[in-house]
Amino acid sequence: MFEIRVEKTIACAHRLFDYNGPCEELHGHNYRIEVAYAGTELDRFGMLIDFTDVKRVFNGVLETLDHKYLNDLPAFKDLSPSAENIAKHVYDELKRETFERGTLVSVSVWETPTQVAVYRE
Ligand SMILES: Nc1nc2c(c(=O)[nH]1)N=C([C@H](O)[C@H](O)COP(=O)(O)OP(=O)(O)OP(=O)(O)O)CN2
Ligand SMILES: [Zn+2]
Repeated sequence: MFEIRVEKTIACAHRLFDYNGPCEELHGHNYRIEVAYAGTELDRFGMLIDFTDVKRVFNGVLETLDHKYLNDLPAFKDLSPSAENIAKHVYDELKRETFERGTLVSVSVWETPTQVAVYRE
């Protein structure tokens, strides 16, 4: 089995809903977000999926979040923008695009260098 991963860092502001702590206040993170795809077959170039193609799709999704106040976005209108919910949102958006080889495995969202949430199905 082969697995490829692409990551990118974006800056977002958010507030957690009904959270009993300082994170209920407006604050921001430089989120490091990683997507992973896996599969058993490679193409004639020896690639599972060309990183360029993954980045096109991944960057397109992350552009909708970068430098945004997440709570203002429709996806987080009634959903607290925790790292877990951000990971699921990115996963759901990426699922819309499929590749000839390689299936979506997971999306990981680091809020800080030591705290990460992972969504997979
Ligand atoms: N499971 C989760 N727990 C928390 C999330 C989350 O998304 N998933 N998010 C937060 C807050 O967004 C918060 O900004 C981060 O909290 P915290 O780690 O407490 O931040 P600090 O930098 O203040 O922590 P210190 O390590 O004490 O400096 C909270 N929890
Ligand atoms: Zn936060």
